[in-house]
Amino acid sequence: MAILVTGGAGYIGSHMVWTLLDAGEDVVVLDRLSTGFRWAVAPAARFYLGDVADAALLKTIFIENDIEAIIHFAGLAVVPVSVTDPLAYYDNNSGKTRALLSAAVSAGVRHFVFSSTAAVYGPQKTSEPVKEDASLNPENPYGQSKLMTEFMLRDCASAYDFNYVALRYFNVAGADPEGRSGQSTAGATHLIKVACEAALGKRDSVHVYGFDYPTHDGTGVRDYIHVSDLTAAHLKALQHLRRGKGSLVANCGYGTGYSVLDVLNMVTRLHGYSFKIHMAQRRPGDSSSVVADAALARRVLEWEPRCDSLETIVRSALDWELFLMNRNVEDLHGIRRALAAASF
Ligand SMILES: NC(=O)c1ccc[n+]([C@@H]2O[C@H](COP(=O)([O-])OP(=O)(O)OC[C@H]3O[C@@H](n4cnc5c(N)ncnc54)[C@H](O)[C@@H]3O)[C@@H](O)[C@H]2O)c1
Ligand SMILES: O=c1ccn([C@@H]2O[C@H](COP(=O)(O)OP(=O)(O)O[C@H]3O[C@H](CO)[C@H](O)[C@H](O)[C@H]3O)[C@@H](O)[C@H]2O)c(=O)[nH]1
Repeated sequence: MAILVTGGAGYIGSHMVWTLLDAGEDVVVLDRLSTGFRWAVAPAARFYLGDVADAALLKTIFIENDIEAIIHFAGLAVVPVSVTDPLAYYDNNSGKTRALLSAAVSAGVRHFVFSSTAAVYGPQKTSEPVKEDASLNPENPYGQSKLMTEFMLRDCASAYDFNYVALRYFNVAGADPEGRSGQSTAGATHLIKVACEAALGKRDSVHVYGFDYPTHDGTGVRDYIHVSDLTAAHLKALQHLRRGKGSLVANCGYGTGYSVLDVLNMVTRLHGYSFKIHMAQRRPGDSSSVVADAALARRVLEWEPRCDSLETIVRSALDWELFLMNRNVEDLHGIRRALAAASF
């Protein structure tokens, strides 16, 4: 049986495809290539170009492949854009996921793993790491659009022969330690990617959005998680569902917060060159501090992170950025083919 990975040409999805293939799984990818890249999909995965809400295409995928589970990454993920264009987020992250769920339930697909987010929590009363039972009060339409999907999943699990794991990711960064994938998004907005691009001279400078937050140095604090640890958690989630252990909502983070300045200092220290920094106004929709309590995932999924240091994350992100700078896409195709021949 095969695993359908939606958004498998994107940053996290492309790493997931490698993790599944490494584990001996049969993988099918569905992606419309709005932010992802065809070359980012490991050659051993079967690729379908299209939208997750395309009922006819989904029917074809379910007929041509024996889909056991769906890991759903396809979505939009930029907090400030969700504030200026909320309907795009409710459409793609909530409405289109509803269409995918409808097709999955009709086709009898029983397992579903979903990319949720720490943005479902919103501001908390304490600065403690946030647990899954904390109040849910998203500060931006992005978090709200993901929370709506969590509600759909909960209701589907109680109505149909269907179960799910929703993983609430904190800030995902870094690249595959074997160099097979990394974050390649054009015009990226995520801090570690932006800082690595600046360090390598691809950008002039980095803006620090907000320097008056109630944090140790006034800049926003986040819990950065390495993408490979995150995809390992998804594999554990899949095994959890296969063993019939029921639906679950769990945080994925390390429980350690780093400020924007901590991140910029790490990038400078590892790369050896500094870059210009501009102190700027707060970004709309941003929280002051978001740090995970991930005890549940560790206990229930038996998830054991292996890359949990900011240095490891930034080093791998810098390595990938250097790789992208020194190669063109045609080279990447060739490297993919060579890797595929060596690995399978
Ligand atoms: N990056 C993070 O820090 C983070 C944190 C929490 C949650 N997430 C969630 O994880 C998922 C993946 O994020 P990412 O950082 O890899 O983003 P990404 O933009 O790199 O990947 C998303 C992929 O989905 C595809 N896609 C989008 N809408 C689609 C649709 N309607 N049909 C088919 N394909 C579609 C895009 O082409 C892209 O390849 C998203 O759902 C995001 O909300 C990301
Ligand atoms: O150029 C930049 C980019 C970001 N930041 C700051 O760096 C921190 C992290 O911002 P990112 O844009 O890297 O990530 P977000 O925290 O906005 O959002 C990410 O993490 C969230 C959970 O915390 C969600 O999961 C979401 O999907 C994902 O994009 C924030 O304080 C932001 O203001 C800057 O100062 N300058």
